[in-house]
Amino acid sequence: MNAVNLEKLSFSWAGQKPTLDIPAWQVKQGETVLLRGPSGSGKSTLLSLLAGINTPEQGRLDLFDTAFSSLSGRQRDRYRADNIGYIFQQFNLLPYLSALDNALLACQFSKKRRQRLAEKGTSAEATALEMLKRLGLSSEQIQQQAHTLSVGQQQRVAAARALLGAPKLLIADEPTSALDAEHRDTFIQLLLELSSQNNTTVIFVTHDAALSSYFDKHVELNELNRAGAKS
Ligand SMILES: Nc1ncnc2c1ncn2[C@@H]1O[C@H](COP(=O)(O)OP(=O)(O)OP(=O)(O)O)[C@@H](O)[C@H]1O
Repeated sequence: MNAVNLEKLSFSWAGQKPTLDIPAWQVKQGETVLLRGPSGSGKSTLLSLLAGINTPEQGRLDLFDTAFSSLSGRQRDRYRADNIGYIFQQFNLLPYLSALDNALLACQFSKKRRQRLAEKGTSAEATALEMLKRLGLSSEQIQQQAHTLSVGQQQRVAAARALLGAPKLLIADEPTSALDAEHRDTFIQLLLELSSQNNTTVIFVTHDAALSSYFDKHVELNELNRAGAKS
């Protein structure tokens, strides 16, 4: 099954020439894809369409067996909460919540995520604790407010939050840009290991060529995107 299917998709920001004009693109379920492209080429814009934060102007966007671009705004929000994990460049943690409570946020908004964990005989809290420990946070750090953690620790909390409850799709927008090479490699290996345990499809944006070897596929956005190729 395809995790992502785009057909004749276009998108323009208000008052600008088109940012995206993609004739076709598919990502298979369970694949890990590295998405690259120059600054301003539309990578974050494409991720915002995949996450349903913005909608295509024209064309088709399917996620798994759902015609995502035909859903209402409310249905897209529901689908995202249940099925999509998103790691932002700036992590977007709530600073005064503990690491654990931040990790639990995605499950609080999704009964489906909690159900998936219940089916495995576990709870959101037990899984979050286990994941944060595996990601290298100590018991003390897990209870600390997010703003008191280092950038690398905050990034691991963001990863746990995105992956908790086995989303079908993980979208990551340059989550390693603040890390040194050693932490970056450890982080990416764990992220991909945790994703593969649930057969989560991964779409990961980075400028960092050193990360290429970790992914099944590499995609240059300008090769997909006719709007980018013209400019
Ligand atoms: N919220 C927004 N409102 C208006 N225009 C935007 C918005 N976000 C991005 N753009 C425009 O869309 C184009 C593509 O930007 P985008 O952030 O998607 O590129 P990118 O490839 O992710 O860049 P970078 O690698 O620098 O993060 C740019 O011309 C940018 O100005």
